[in-house]
Amino acid sequence: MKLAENIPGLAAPKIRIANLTKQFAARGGTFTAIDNISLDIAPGTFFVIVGPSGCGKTTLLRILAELEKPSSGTVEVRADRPGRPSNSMVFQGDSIFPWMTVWDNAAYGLKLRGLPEAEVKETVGHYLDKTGLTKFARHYPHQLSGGMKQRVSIARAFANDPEILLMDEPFSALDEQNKTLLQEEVLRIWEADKKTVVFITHSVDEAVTLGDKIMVMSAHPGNVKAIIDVPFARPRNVLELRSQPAYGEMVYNIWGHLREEVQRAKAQEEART
Ligand SMILES: Nc1ncnc2c1ncn2[C@@H]1O[C@H](COP(=O)(O)OP(=O)(O)OP(=O)(O)O)[C@@H](O)[C@H]1O
Repeated sequence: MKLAENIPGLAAPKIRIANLTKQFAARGGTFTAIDNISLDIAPGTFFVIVGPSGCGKTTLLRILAELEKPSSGTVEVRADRPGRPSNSMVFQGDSIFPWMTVWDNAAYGLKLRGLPEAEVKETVGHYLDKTGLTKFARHYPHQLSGGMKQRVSIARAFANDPEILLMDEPFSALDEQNKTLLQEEVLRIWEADKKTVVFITHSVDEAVTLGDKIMVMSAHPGNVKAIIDVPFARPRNVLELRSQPAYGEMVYNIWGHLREEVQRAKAQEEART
């Protein structure tokens, strides 16, 4: 995927989605999961997507990851440095190789690209340190808790140094304490290298805590209901941020956009059953 010609004088977006529609074959016809979305995401944005269940969030992310093809329209990611992977993805639950150590999991993408051993060592060492995994470098996934496995996944994704980072509900299976710790860690790592991130969550709190921009999607067929700027300064401290009245107002505001769509999705589901 290459981004179209830059328009002189305008900052080029990192991601450009134009008239994107995705349909799946369904009994007796087609099912429209994404309906004509157009959207630019600026470089270095932490872009969060929230929306009711089934509105097409994962489908959109899978198209960005080149795991699905659009039915029509285009998705372009601007490549800034040749040789880097276009994207890395972090999923909910286990997405690391069970037969590899923590170190080998984190080093996987770099080794695949044939980077010099010293560079692999330095990069992997850096991200294992940032995710608190240095002591566990020789452990295997079965020896780790769920939170630690997600840390490995995050270390691997950042170490891989992709053009964009795609995260699909990476913390949803974790308990509240682990979730907060990992949100803080991701913020710390992200604030240091400001990679463009597209992050899906069901949690409005998580969206406001992490995001620069929050896109609320409409219920099926998936479209853009609203895009909201999150004005909080960085670096952010998760607990401090959540104690501010402005934070509560923001969460309330996002819920205002989301509530109707969640109700619509629920009605659609009930009509189907
Ligand atoms: N491969 C597929 N074939 C047919 N339908 C699909 C396929 N993948 C997704 N869908 C449908 O497209 C719609 C959007 O799915 P998607 O997983 O993108 O939603 P979502 O917003 O991520 O949902 P959730 O929040 O529940 O994870 C759903 O109705 C789903 O059943």
